[in-house]
Amino acid sequence: MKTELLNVKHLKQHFPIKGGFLGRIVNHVKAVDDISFTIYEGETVSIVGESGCGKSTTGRAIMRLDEPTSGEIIFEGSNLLALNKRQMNKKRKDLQIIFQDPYASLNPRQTAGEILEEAMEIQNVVPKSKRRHRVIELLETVGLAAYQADRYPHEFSGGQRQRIGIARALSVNPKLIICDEAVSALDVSIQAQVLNLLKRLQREFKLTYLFISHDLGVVRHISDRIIVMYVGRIVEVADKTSLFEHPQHPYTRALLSAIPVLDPDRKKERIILKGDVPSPIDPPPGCVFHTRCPYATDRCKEEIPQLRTAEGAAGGHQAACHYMEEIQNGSMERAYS
Ligand SMILES: Nc1ncnc2c1ncn2[C@@H]1O[C@H](COP(=O)(O)OP(=O)(O)OP(=O)(O)O)[C@@H](O)[C@H]1O
Repeated sequence: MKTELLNVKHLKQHFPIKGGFLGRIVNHVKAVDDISFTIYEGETVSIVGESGCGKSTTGRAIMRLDEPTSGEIIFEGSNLLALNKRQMNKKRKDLQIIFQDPYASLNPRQTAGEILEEAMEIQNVVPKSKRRHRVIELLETVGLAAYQADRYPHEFSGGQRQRIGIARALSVNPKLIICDEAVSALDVSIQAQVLNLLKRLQREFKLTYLFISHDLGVVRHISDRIIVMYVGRIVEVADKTSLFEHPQHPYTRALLSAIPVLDPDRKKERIILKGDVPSPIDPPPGCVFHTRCPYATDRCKEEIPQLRTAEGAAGGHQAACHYMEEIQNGSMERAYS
């Protein structure tokens, strides 16, 4: 039986754009535009999509680092957006976030030990007398050594700094960790080590991850389920295998068709997208993807497709496309290829 940990309902994050002499609001960036999804305890859900599609905004909204425009963020049954500042700060013990650049989020004047002790102090999770012991334990848990507690961030490599970031998140015993491009700045071999560490920690501490990444290779390695975003909307959500083997949405199919296949006998679909990603200030009406979709019809220009399970698709595999069955069975003509 799966237990819901996080349920995001109709989340919108519209950032105002001010302009003119009086600094009035002249428009909005619809960074996230009505998205809903659920994360169950113990799983890793990834959000994937091109730069600017709203991945980081979603993570920041869940943490309330930015105040969402509307929607609900239900965590363990209570709506985070209804909490006052003090209640939300307390909740941050259960929800942690790790960023791409640990160097920017680690105080250069604090040693690794002080950074971890401070996190424990803020959330009051370990009595002062036991904090040093816990620091050593945490460093060893993430593959660092006890003596490194007295080193400063600049004395660590990029991968080691990310390990300190992970140790800091772990120090308060969270339930959900949001990893926002957490391995994107690392070399590929270091990336694999950090991903394996995250997997081990997940098993050991029963963690749930929301993994934000533009890199399909990383997402394939770490995820149980995947959410594909495009211009502020969710276009597809599925188990990893189902998504990679049977993508339903033409955008997902195009993303996957860009990854090289190692097996030379395997015939691969090739979808090259025309044009640029539209601006979230003025997203296209109807299906946001219609301006770049080789299958788009007049209906796509007007009617917003809702997420639904395609006929014959695995349970829980949903996509937002009017024509996914027709595309799947080859009866849709492409306007271009
Ligand atoms: N505070 C803000 N004010 C105005 N616009 C913002 C703000 N934060 C993000 N945006 C805009 O919202 C859109 C989504 O940004 P977001 O950072 O969520 O994208 P992303 O998918 O995480 O991409 P990337 O990996 O490039 O950050 C972008 O157009 C971005 O410029």
